[in-house]
Amino acid sequence: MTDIAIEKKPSPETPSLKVPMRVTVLGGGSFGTAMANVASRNGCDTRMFIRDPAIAKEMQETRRNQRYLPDFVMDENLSFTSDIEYAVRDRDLILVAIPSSSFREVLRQIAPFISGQAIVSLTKGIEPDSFALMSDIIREELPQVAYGVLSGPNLAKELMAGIPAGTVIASPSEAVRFAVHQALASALFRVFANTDVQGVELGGALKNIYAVAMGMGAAYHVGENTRSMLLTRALAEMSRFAVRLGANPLTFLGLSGVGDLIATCSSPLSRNYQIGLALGQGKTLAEAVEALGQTAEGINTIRQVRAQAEILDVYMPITCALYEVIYEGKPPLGIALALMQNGHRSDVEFVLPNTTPAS
Ligand SMILES: NC(=O)C1=CN([C@@H]2O[C@H](COP(=O)(O)OP(=O)(O)OC[C@H]3O[C@@H](n4cnc5c(N)ncnc54)[C@H](OP(=O)(O)O)[C@@H]3O)[C@@H](O)[C@H]2O)C=CC1
Ligand SMILES: O=C(CO)COP(=O)(O)O
Repeated sequence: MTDIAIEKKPSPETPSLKVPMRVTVLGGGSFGTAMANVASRNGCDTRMFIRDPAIAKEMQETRRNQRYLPDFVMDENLSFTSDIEYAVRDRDLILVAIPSSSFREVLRQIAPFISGQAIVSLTKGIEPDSFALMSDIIREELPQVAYGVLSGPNLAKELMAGIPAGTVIASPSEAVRFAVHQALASALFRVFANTDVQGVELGGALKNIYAVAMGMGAAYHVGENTRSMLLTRALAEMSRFAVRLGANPLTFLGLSGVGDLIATCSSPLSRNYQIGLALGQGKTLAEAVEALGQTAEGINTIRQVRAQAEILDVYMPITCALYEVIYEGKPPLGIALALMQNGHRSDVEFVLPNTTPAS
C-alpha cells in the first residue's frame, strides 16, 4: 500500500478529507461488482478483474454485468480488465471477491505482482478440505502483505441499488482499517472497524449455514416465534464454534455477527436462503444449485463445519440437523422435532455455562 493514504490520515476533526485510492476488485460476480461500484462511486480509481476477456470487454462497453446483476448500470468511471498483472500492479487496495474454493488459486496468480498493496478478502466461506479461512490463505500465500477481511450485512443487489448499509473491516493493521474506510465509506455505506479478524470472518461464513435453514423454514411457513428461536440459537451456535477457534464472542454482537445473520436469514435476495427455500419446496440439492447459477457458500460450509465440530467436540445441533437433511436425506420435520427435544440448555452460555451434557 502506498504511503499517501496513511500520511494524509485525517484527525477526527477533519473527517471529510478524502484521498482518492487505487482499488482493484478481483472477481466479477455479484459481490465483486457491487463493491467495485461502491469504491468507484466513492471516487476511487477502480478496476475490476474479470477472468473472461469477452465478458470484461462487454462490461466495459455496456457497463452492465449481464450474468450476475443484469438490472443495474455500473458507475461510469469503473474499468474492467482480464489482464491480472495490469489489474493488481501499482494499486493501493486489492479486494478479493472470489469464491472460497478458488481463493488460493487466484492469490497464487497475483503473488508475482504484489509488493506493498493491501489485500482484503470479501469472501464469506471456508476453504474445502483445509478448513482455512481466507485470512489464513492470505497469510500463507502472501506472508508479507498487510491484510484484512470485510464482512457485514451487504446483499449485493441492495448495494447496487444504493440502499444504505454498513460493514466491518477487520485487520490487525490500523493502516488497512483506515485505508478501507477511506476507500469505501460514504453517506450510503458506513465502515466500522474490528481487530478480531477470525470472529468477523467466521460470522460471515457461518451465517450462510443458517440462511439455508431459514430458507427451508420459509418453505414450511414457520411462525415468527420459530424464526426468532432459530436465529437466536444460530447465533449461540456460531459464537460457540468461533470462540472455540479463538474468536471473541462479543464480535458476534456486531454487524458481521448478528447484523449479517439477520440480513442473510431474512432476505430472499440471499443465495443461501434461496437454496434452502428450494430444498424445502422439494428440489434436490443439485437442482437447487443449478437453478441458482451463483455461489452459495453455505452448502459446503455445512459439511466443513459439521466435520470440524466433530473433531473439536463443539455442540452444533442446527448444523448437524441440516447436514442430516441435506446430505443424508433425513425427513426435515422429524429432524426439526428432534431438535426441539434437545434438553434443558442455557440461554446464553457465556452467562450461564451448560452443565448438562449435550444430547
Ligand atoms: N453476493 C452477495 O450479496 C455477497 C457475497 N459475498 C461473498 O463474496 C464471495 C463471492 O460471491 P459472489 O460475487 O456473490 O459470487 P458469484 O457466484 O456471483 O461470482 C463469483 C465470481 O468469481 C469468479 N471466479 C470464480 N473462480 C474464479 C477464478 N478461479 N478466477 C477468477 N475468477 C473466478 C466468477 O467468474 P466466472 O463468472 O467466470 O465463473 C464470478 O465472477 C462469496 O464468498 C460470497 O459469500 C459476500 C457478501 C455479499
Ligand atoms: O453475505 C451476504 C449478505 O451479507 C449474501 O449472502 P448470500 O451469499 O447468501 O447471497
